[in-house]
Amino acid sequence: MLKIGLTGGIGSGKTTAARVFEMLGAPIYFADARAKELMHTDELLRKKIQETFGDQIYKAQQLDRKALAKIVFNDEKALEKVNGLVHPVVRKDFHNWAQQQDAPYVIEESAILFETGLYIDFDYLVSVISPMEERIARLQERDNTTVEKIEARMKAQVNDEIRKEKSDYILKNGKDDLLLPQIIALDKVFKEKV
Ligand SMILES: CC(C)(COP(=O)(O)OP(=O)(O)OC[C@H]1O[C@@H](n2cnc3c(N)ncnc32)[C@H](O)[C@@H]1O)[C@@H](O)C(=O)NCCC(=O)NCCS
Ligand SMILES: Nc1ncnc2c1ncn2[C@@H]1O[C@H](COP(=O)(O)OP(=O)(O)OP(=O)(O)O)[C@@H](O)[C@H]1O
Repeated sequence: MLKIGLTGGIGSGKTTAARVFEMLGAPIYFADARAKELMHTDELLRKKIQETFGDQIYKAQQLDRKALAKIVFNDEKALEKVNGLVHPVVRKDFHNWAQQQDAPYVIEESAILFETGLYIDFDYLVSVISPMEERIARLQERDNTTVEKIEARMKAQVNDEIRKEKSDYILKNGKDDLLLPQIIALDKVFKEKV
């Protein structure tokens, strides 16, 4: 079974692309979403996050995501710490999940593969690329957030030039591009490789 890493900068449309692969039958591991879950359900991880960022980072048993985002996207060292706690747990969880799948290929959708060296875990890497202005406009609409907050996250991610260099395949997701035919073609490529 092939393991595919599907990534893209914030707001590029990687979750949207992953949903299309899912419609074609590919099992998808949504790493951001699963990380959120594990930060609640994995007792040891939770304890380590509390030890590192203080007990108040969980309020009424819920992670204060806004507070944590404010810390980690404004302080590189803090981001490294949270990544160092969360990512090993997600890696293990992904491999357990992948073993249970029965399909020609599985996909991990994750915002950060190149930033953390995770890309070595995959047979092929796919990046979703969209124009910066469109990403910002989509995020402002989706999250009702500020350009400043979006840019703080972008700074924690590699730029599209590096993504293009390191990826095996690119999915273009600008307003004049059609994702569906690109994904149907890529699904065929992966199935032929098995
Ligand atoms: C800081 C947190 C609480 C903010 O939560 P929030 O609900 O606002 O964002 P969410 O998790 O949905 O992520 C939204 C987007 O932010 C960006 N982002 C999230 N984590 C990171 C990171 N570690 N590095 C760079 N960008 C990131 C991505 O583009 C992602 O798609 C959360 O992102 C977090 O815990 N991040 C660290 C753990 C992690 O790396 N998770 C994701 C990959 S496994
Ligand atoms: N081609 C497109 N045209 C218009 N809107 C789009 C397009 N692709 C994605 N969107 C919208 O843009 C927003 C961001 O897309 P999506 O959530 O898939 O991105 P993402 O890369 O997973 O973002 P994040 O890094 O925040 O998780 C969503 O509201 C989505 O519906």
